[in-house]
Amino acid sequence: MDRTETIARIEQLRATIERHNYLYYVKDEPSIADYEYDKLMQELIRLEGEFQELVTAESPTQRVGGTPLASFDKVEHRIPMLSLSNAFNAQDLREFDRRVQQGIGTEELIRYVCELKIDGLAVSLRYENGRFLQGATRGDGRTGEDITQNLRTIRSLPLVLKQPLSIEVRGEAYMPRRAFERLNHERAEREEALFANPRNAAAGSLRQLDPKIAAERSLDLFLYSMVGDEGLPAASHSGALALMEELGFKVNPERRVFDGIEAVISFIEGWTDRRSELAYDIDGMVVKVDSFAYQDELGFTAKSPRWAIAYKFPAEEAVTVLRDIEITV
Ligand SMILES: CC(C)(CNC(=O)c1ccc(Oc2ccccc2)cc1)c1ccc2c(N)nc(N)nc2n1
Repeated sequence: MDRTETIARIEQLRATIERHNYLYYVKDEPSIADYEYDKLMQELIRLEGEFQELVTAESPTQRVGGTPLASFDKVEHRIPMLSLSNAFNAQDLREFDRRVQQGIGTEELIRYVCELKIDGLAVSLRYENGRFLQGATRGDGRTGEDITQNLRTIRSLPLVLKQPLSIEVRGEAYMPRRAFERLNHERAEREEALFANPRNAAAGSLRQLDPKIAAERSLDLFLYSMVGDEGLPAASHSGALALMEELGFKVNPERRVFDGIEAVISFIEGWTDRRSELAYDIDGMVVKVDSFAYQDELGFTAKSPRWAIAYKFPAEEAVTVLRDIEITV
């Protein structure tokens, strides 16, 4: 192949591989056998090796970045990462709903979005003209750590958006339960300290200074909020989530929209004993007023929005399985 043909082939391979990445890691719809995928990747690595000047940060071969960092830089969040006030029972949710209706001055049923609260690590991703630029931990809500290199290794994180937008999105990085169990099994074999739970394992993995280690930890990501100057044309939170999906972000599919807090309460009660069906840990549900107009009317307290609340599931009682103990009476 001459240079022009090679360039065309490189661009074709990048688009094909990114498409398969999107279907496999974002939509959980495998579209190609691993062997075929690896062949495409090997060809792209070989061709990029011949034309180094063509390699860009967006190429799928550049997910696992450079050399280990000495430390993480600090990042000032342009828009603070807020926290959520908590609800522990149905009554707390009804009181939240009443405060929302009073804040808006209506007796109408309020439309809420109900989302799983993933038990991971809050992160913020910044995109300029549709390209992933920087990712940071929440930190204290104003200042976090720059973990861009590690976040790039998460295959469901889009390096290029479907539209060239400059936006900031927030979400939860997490470790699926199976990956957590596999990681602890390997650590036990190496007689290394075990992680107590997937959340700690995800936090420990994202704080690795060497991106090659983060890349082996099978981390994943769900996005749940979009903030920033160039907000998408969406009048509601549920609309913004749908648009984020169209941009290529992985948004949790278990979200539901309800009119009135009673429907939210029943939905949450339905999930309380279904957590084990999920491939990841959740520690509750997040209930948000759907209308952006209502969110603007309600505003924020010093540290959290008045239009959202986190319902925390009761901590799963530490069920210690008494194995192989013969009880003779
Ligand atoms: C609602 C929000 C707090 C995100 N929103 C923000 O962080 C946020 C931040 C500034 C905003 O606007 C401001 C702009 C400038 C100044 C102050 C606020 C708006 C939203 C939040 C927090 C944690 C969540 C979680 N664990 N799971 C799910 N599913 N959703 C969650 N949602």
